[in-house]
Amino acid sequence: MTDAVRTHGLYKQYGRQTAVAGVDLVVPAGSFAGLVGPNGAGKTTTLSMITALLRPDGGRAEIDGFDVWRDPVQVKARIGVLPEGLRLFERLSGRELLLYNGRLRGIPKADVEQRAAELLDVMDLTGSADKLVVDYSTGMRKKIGLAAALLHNPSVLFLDEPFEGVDPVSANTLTDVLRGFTASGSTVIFSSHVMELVERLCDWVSVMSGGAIVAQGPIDEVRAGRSLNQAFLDLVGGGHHNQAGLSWLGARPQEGR
Ligand SMILES: Nc1ncnc2c1ncn2[C@@H]1O[C@H](COP(=O)(O)OP(=O)(O)OP(=O)(O)O)[C@@H](O)[C@H]1O
Repeated sequence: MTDAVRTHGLYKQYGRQTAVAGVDLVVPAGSFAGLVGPNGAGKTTTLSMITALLRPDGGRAEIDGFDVWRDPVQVKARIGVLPEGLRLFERLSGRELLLYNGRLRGIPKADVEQRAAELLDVMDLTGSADKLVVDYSTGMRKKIGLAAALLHNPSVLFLDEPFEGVDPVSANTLTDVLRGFTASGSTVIFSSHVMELVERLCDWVSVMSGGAIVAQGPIDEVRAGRSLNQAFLDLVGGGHHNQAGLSWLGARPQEGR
């Protein structure tokens, strides 16, 4: 079967800083995949290049076998994206935002209206559907962003920290929606720092460090009998912080002095 995502030597340089140093990311179709790595590992830069938001300096990326930069129309029809620091049309209501997105995607009006109503209901946003997005909370913005990313029924969904700011009840709902989505053969790729979440949700994981993939595969293979957190620390060389500094932190002057 064609992989949902495959990159070949993806590369990006900012001035003298190499952000992504030849990434070969593979995500099989139907996976619930996690992309993990320390701060600055290159996850956001990689996802931006795969979703055609940022042009790579080298290498290429394919979605469902279509080259992202040679076949952008095919690719954009197949992907849904919930990016980091999502910008929304603030002066639209949640419902208007979905209807507008659906029309931009060329979905017939009646279908958009039905899908929007169902998504608002599932995301528990029906009561806030006519409120302006500018007045939404952080979690509500995540949920309406996710609804907008799902509206055209993409085959591959990219999510950057999708559960950040989302309450536990809504997180369960989102999880169910995403599980149903992958069960029908679609693919979810999300970046997260929360290992417990990745361990619970994902069947595939790619670990990045220093702009490169240091491990990837079925999650049980990458864990190799360890917790994902331990595997992560072993792979990225964490846990050896310098205890010599910060001796002043927490120290209080003696009373009466
Ligand atoms: N627009 C930019 N200009 C200059 N350097 C950048 C830019 N974007 C990212 N970088 C650098 O590229 C490297 C990778 O950044 P990136 O945001 O992709 O990492 P990340 O894995 O998503 O990190 P985090 O987990 O902290 O979000 C970092 O060293 C960062 O400083």
